[in-house]
Amino acid sequence: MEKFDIAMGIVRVSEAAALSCSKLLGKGSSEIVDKAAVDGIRHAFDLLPIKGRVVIGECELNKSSILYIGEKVGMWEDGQKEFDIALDPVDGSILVAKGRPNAISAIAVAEKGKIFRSPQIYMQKIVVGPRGKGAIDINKSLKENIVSVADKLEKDIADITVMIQDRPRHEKLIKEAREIGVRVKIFGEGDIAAALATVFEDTGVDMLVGIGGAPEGVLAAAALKCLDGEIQAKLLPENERQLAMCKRAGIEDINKVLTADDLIMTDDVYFAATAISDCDLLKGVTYKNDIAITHSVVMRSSNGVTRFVDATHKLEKSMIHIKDEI
Ligand SMILES: O=P(O)(O)OC[C@H]1O[C@](O)(COP(=O)(O)O)[C@@H](O)[C@@H]1O
Repeated sequence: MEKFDIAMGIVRVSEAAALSCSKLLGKGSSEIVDKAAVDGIRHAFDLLPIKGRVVIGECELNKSSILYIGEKVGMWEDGQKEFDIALDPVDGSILVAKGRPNAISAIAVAEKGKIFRSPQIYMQKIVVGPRGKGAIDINKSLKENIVSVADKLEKDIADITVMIQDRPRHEKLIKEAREIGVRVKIFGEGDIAAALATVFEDTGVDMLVGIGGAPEGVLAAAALKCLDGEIQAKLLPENERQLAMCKRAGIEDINKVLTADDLIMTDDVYFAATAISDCDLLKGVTYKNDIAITHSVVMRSSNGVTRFVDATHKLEKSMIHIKDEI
């Protein structure tokens, strides 16, 4: 056990990010949503007795206004050990700006050196929950994967629900999924929330397939590791510069299939997420008179504990600045 409860500490960070930008729902600016969430995270970290360094953040540049890769977060007290911090203050800032569902804030924490320093490029992903584990192979066709997952879950193919992001690059995949006969849940943004949905049976989501951000894949891997789901992924560099970024991150063979163990290199990782707008797993932030209500999930792989945290925040006492205008 660390000096303080890391799980409860990081849930305060994801709550702060979600709360800070929650009043900007539907107000049109994704940039201001992002900035408000980053400010919320900074504030929460300033109060946490942790020695953290951002390894997945908002930007690779060293700018003081953002959570850049390499930035120190937390109180940095003497004698503490250092932790890697992976953050996505808002996965789906456009969703928040447009008032749409599926936006969450997410954070993962592990001992220094244990979180994959993912370049900010695309990644091909296939994700299933614990019951589907062992049934996927990223090198096989969508049909082969669906048949195998349906078999493992003892479900009819027509009852399998697959999440695919609404992107032109996925047109063929969506067409193929429809031809196979599965239910296709097409989401606009936010593939961390989509990956998270696969691990909780109550969501009705069985698989996530497609291409999304690599950093989001690492954050999803932390949750999958905690809950015994499975991710298989491949980095997709689009040019020489991105190829060099992969090499710097230690990936020599670009066709290497990355698993949760490659992305999170420890059996002790923490993950927390708070919904900003409603998603499959969690309800978004709501307001009632003088309180705000947040819904989060927080988990740790080493002890196998997952907690759902519903918090009410008395607005007059909240130290978080909730931005409410553009
Ligand atoms: O929008 P693109 O370029 O297709 O990238 C896909 C990525 O964008 C997102 O939908 C949203 O990401 P941000 O809101 O953090 O920008 C991710 O969940 C996904 O991995």
